[in-house]
Amino acid sequence: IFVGKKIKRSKWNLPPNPPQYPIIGNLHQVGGLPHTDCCTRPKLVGSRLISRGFKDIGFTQYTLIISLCNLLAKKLPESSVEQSPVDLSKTLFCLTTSILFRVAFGESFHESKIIDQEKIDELVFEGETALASFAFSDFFPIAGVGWLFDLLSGQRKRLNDVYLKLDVLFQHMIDDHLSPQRSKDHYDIIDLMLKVIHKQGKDDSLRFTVDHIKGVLANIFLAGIDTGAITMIWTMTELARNMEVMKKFQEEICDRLGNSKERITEEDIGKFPHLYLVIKETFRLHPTVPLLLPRETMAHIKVQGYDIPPKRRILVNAWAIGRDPKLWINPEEFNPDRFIDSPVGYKGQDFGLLPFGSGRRICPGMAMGMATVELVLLNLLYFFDWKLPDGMTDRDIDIEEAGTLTVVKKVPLKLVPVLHSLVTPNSSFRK
Ligand code: HEM
Repeated sequence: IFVGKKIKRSKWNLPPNPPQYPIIGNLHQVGGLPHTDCCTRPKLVGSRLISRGFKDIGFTQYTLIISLCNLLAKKLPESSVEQSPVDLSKTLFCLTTSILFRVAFGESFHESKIIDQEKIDELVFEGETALASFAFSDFFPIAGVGWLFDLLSGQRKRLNDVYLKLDVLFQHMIDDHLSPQRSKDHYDIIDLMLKVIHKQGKDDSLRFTVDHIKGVLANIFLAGIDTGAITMIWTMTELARNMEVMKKFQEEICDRLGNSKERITEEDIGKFPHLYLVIKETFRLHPTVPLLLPRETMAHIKVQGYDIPPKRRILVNAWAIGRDPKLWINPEEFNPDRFIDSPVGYKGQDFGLLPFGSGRRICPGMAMGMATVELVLLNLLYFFDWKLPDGMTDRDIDIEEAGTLTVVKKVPLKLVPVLHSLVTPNSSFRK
């Protein structure tokens, strides 16, 4: 087998790779934070289950963010009065979940009886881990060997458990949308997909089913919630480590919005060039999905003279590209000004900065993701100054990473909000 493999290999000019062991190849190097050490998506056991047999699609919709920012605004003034630190990691996660539930699923996350609000981040994490995880059956599909290993190692049970938890949640949402008591004043993606099912003819070649709806819900739930929260957490982390950058940005906001605005709305988005510099610099150092989503070659391709055979898994290390000294001066330094007069954007046209991926499989939720991030950061920085908890200096802020598909700040970010002295006392944020 090995000789055969060697002969077959010599046909191709394969890219260089780390040393491999027989049989397991490079499997022993997979794990930890792989990003630190063309295509279709590869069909793995975990992703097959969570996407309900790949019946998912990329989708996005955007509205109703404003009312949810008010929710954030209720919590922070309390901590501001008490001068106590806020767990921004938890708060921002909760906020993006609320936005997504309202926008995409027509559900109020805070009023929902079926969702354990304290554990929603765990569920997203478990779902993402299932999507990203390797099962033995992926590598040893023959004669049930992999299946047996998955059974013994508990991987099969782990995958099934998370599948069932998500299934209960999605079924509840669908039932809720089918209920005759449901208010007709909100029309969302679930209504739209139910309508498609209802209207399709018996002879339609592509039959849309409830499984397709659940596949799409899984997409939105797993891809749409923590990505925005993680981007905001890293941005606030870097701003807290670089207070002079935060001040400069706050001055820009106040210059443009004045100091008596009661609410930041959708109309205020897109007016702050400095905010884009800050977000782009955060994306460069902390891409939320550091290896993007895995791709699989559908045919033999050539990349820079190297052969990539068909059906090969391809990971693009956006994290390493963002820190490549050949592309960036002082790559480890957080310096948003590097993007002044730079044509490098975040929308996938520049391969040096790929926070949303690129090409056909680029993130379909980019517009919604950016709008959410922008609006929340504007609110955080217009209405509040931010201090480090007593006894802490910027050097004490930990930037260790954790995660699988998405990479979050391992230690939650805790900062003290101080209601901005320039904001009028009548602001709705104080009520
Ligand atoms: C700041 C927020 C976000 C970031 C940084 C982000 C990042 C990404 C990245 C890097 C990918 C992989 C692209 C590739 O492999 O080329 C992706 C895919 C995807 N994202 Fe996002 N995303 C964000 C927000 C959202 C939102 C709000 C939604 C939905 C409501 C969403 C839905 C998706 C879906 C469905 C895919 C898979 C697309 C496919 O396989 O074709 N994302 N995202």
